[in-house]
Amino acid sequence: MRAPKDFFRPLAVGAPTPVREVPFRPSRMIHFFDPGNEKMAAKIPVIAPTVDVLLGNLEDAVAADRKEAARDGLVKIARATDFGDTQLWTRINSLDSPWVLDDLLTLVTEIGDKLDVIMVPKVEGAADIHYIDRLLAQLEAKAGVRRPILVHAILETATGVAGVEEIAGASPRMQGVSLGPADLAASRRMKTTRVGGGHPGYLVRQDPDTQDADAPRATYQQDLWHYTLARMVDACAAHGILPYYGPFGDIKDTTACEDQFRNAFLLGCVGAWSLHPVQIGIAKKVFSPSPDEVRWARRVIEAMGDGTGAVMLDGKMQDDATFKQCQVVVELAEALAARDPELRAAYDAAGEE
Ligand SMILES: CC(C)(COP(=O)(O)OP(=O)(O)OC[C@H]1O[C@@H](n2cnc3c(N)ncnc32)[C@H](O)[C@@H]1OP(=O)(O)O)[C@@H](O)C(=O)NCCC(=O)NCCSC(=O)C[C@](C)(O)C(=O)O
Ligand SMILES: [Mg+2]
Repeated sequence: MRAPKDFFRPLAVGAPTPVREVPFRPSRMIHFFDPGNEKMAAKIPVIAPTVDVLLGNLEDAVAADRKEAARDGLVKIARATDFGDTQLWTRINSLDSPWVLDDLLTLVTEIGDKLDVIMVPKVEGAADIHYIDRLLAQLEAKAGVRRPILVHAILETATGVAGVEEIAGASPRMQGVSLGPADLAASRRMKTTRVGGGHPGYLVRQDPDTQDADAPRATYQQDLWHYTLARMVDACAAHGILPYYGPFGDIKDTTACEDQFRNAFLLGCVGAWSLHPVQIGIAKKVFSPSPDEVRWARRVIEAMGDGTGAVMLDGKMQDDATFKQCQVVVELAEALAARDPELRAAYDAAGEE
């Protein structure tokens, strides 16, 4: 652990100065693609303007004999594409893999100026982030990268969850954390074989009818990920970084995907991953506050004046705390609308009603 006064010092001579605050840039969907897959790569110029974040994936889902093709493909795509204000991220291979060192050496020196965030899988504790932090500083200095590349951790081992607070605060580079429900399930020996989402066996059952013991009893499916997600959100909020739901693997079940994303949004997450083009629109819809919500939040802020005291609005008590809740909604809406003209129009129209 560095002394507080050294926390924001560059970790290598010539490396850019670390950021003091994580810039809030819209990241409702982190769209995954395999840069070595020609069919997917061909779609990138068209997909880029429709997503907040494009992520060239080098880790799981890229076969061992395609690792180099994926890495080289990402360099090629990053050089050839103008991403506008869409962010470019990558997911490198895990720190114990034979590929990660070359991933970092190649990507930072070849396309370091184009990469906004590096996602690190299977992070187990602050030591993993410290390793990446120093190496990135050395590589940034070597390559003359002008602004620091940020780091995003995936929470996908039991050890990682147990240390999520120290991971979130390990470096000024920390941009955010995502849930990795598949590896995490395996690490914990959970008995779900799904990538995120619920499970019909994880439920609570209504009490028996005292008059009729044989009467049918309703069951209610529960959220397997609630504890982890809530803990992750707290760790991120406490350290001023951003929490994300991760992937939802049942591509065809767009309804359950939307539900899972919405739970994460309501709990504090700013986005989720899209693994397939069909999930882009779902994330966009879910992680943008609805125009009605924004209109209501604006009304509360207006009614609250300087933000202190208590007033009634449509039968509901408003005070200093609800003022802050509404600011969260309005500030998010403004940040999203600044790069999404459709949303801008929807929020403006809601304001005129
Ligand atoms: C699911 C798959 C196999 C279905 O791929 P498909 O080709 O069978 O699907 P399709 O519906 O037939 O695709 C239609 C068209 O869209 C294209 N396409 C399809 N997907 C994409 C995409 N993402 N981006 C851009 N284009 C895409 C695809 O190539 C095809 O093009 P075509 O019309 O020219 O034939 C495919 O979508 C895919 O490989 N997606 C990415 C998977 C991935 O990145 N997985 C890793 C993240 S999840 C994870 O790692 C877990 C975690 C966190 O680590 C942990 O919980 O532990
Ligand atoms: Mg994983």
